[in-house]
Amino acid sequence: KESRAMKFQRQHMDPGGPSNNSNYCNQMMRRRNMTKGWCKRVNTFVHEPLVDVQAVCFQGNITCKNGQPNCHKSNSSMNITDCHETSGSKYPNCDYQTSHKERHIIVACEGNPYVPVHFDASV
Ligand SMILES: Nc1ncnc2c1ncn2[C@@H]1O[C@H](C(=O)NS(=O)(=O)C[C@H]2[C@@H](O)[C@H](n3ccc(=O)[nH]c3=O)O[C@@H]2CO)[C@@H](O)[C@H]1O
Repeated sequence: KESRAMKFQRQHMDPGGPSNNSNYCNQMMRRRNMTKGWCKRVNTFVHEPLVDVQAVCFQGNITCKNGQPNCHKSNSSMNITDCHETSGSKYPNCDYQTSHKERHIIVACEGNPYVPVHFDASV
């Protein structure tokens, strides 16, 4: 069974990117298995080294959207790509808009080792 830490990496880590091709999200959402059964509506990929994203767990502690106290906001802004499902997207042909941004990320962390398990938002 996939751990929550590994699920976070599958869904949100792409250190190799960013690529400015407008098809990035259509390709990556499929490749990382987020278009099976339904089209995941929103997903962010982070284009920073894994160690830098794992370090966010030890940065600014803030309350998560769901009220849990285990979210952390990155000290510095990071290279990210937001994928948003388009209005014309129809499963199984999931279609996404690709937007490349520089934002602080907010992740939820859990476990021992204390690592990212959920992407909460970017600001
Ligand atoms: N505090 C916590 N501590 C520990 N675990 C916590 C905590 N909170 C949730 N989980 C868990 O995480 C799991 C999960 O998949 N949550 S999810 O809200 O659906 C993820 C959102 C995110 O993937 C994506 N999104 C969203 C915005 C954006 O900018 N970028 C972007 O990518 O959209 C999704 C829906 O919003 C679930 O098992 C839940 O129990």
